[in-house]
Amino acid sequence: MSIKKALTIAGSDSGGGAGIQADLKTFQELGAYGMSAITAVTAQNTLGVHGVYPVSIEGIVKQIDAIGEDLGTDALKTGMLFSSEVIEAVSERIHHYGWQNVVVDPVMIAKGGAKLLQDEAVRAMKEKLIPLTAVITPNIPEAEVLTDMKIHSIDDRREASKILVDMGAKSVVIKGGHADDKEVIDLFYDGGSFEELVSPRIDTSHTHGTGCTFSAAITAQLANGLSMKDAVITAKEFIRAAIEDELGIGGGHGPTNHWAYNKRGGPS
Ligand SMILES: Nc1ncnc2c1ncn2[C@@H]1O[C@H](COP(=O)(O)OP(=O)(O)O)[C@@H](O)[C@H]1O
Ligand SMILES: Cc1ncc(COP(=O)(O)O)c(N)n1
Repeated sequence: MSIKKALTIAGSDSGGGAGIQADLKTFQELGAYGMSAITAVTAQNTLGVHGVYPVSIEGIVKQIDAIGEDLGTDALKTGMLFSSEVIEAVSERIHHYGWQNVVVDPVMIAKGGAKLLQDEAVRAMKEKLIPLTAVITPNIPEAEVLTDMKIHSIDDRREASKILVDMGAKSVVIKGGHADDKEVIDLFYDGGSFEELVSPRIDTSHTHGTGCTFSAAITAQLANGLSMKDAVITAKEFIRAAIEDELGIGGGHGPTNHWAYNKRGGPS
């Protein structure tokens, strides 16, 4: 058996619910060998982000090169990148190694309101990273910033998806967690057709790290050789189970349950 490898280039969440920690837990649960390049250390728990400590560009590039020159990877995701300098360096390394299965979660703001991407970095994301992207997974506020349009309806999301594909992303999922529909609709667009992935809206405040977990599940399944559509479908099932079986830890926005999908027996 050849083990499939997945890399996350993202921030560390000391509370373990989001960032690198959520990504590695998800990779493990979906059977991919997890590796990481940490872009920033956050002092964070379910109550919020209490400090952000960026890693130097040299430190980030060295981590990526340590992986690129030895282990390689079958898929990778990016999470918190923080600044335009980080985005430029990470994009350059992805291009250098010719990595294809690139999942971009354009993390901008933590659920508690802390900024995880500087405003000036949006341009670098559009110009340098999005053209390398196999799938980009913005939530609605992130899609609004990237496309410079307001998103109210599903039709608006369709229009925004097309704009993101025109920027160079091969496919897009605009996630529906922030909408006020009764159901949560994640809209998938592969540049040709749209697919609405619909699930019941779970009434909970324990959604810390949902976006990280969702994009990490896509990454693991791309590493495992699934098609983009099938990888996105697994991710939707994985995050639904993880939110439904809440852990109930911490005093604020709690983490999701990364064991839940496999405890239920995996794919439905
Ligand atoms: N209340 C909820 N009930 C069910 N699924 C949810 C809920 N909130 C978020 N999700 C799912 O979690 C993932 C992340 O959604 P979203 O909250 O939009 O992104 P982010 O975590 O990046 O802000 C999506 O796949 C979405 O379907
Ligand atoms: C280090 C880090 N990365 C990302 C997020 C976003 O989390 P969410 O998935 O809840 O939007 C976070 N809170 N911390």
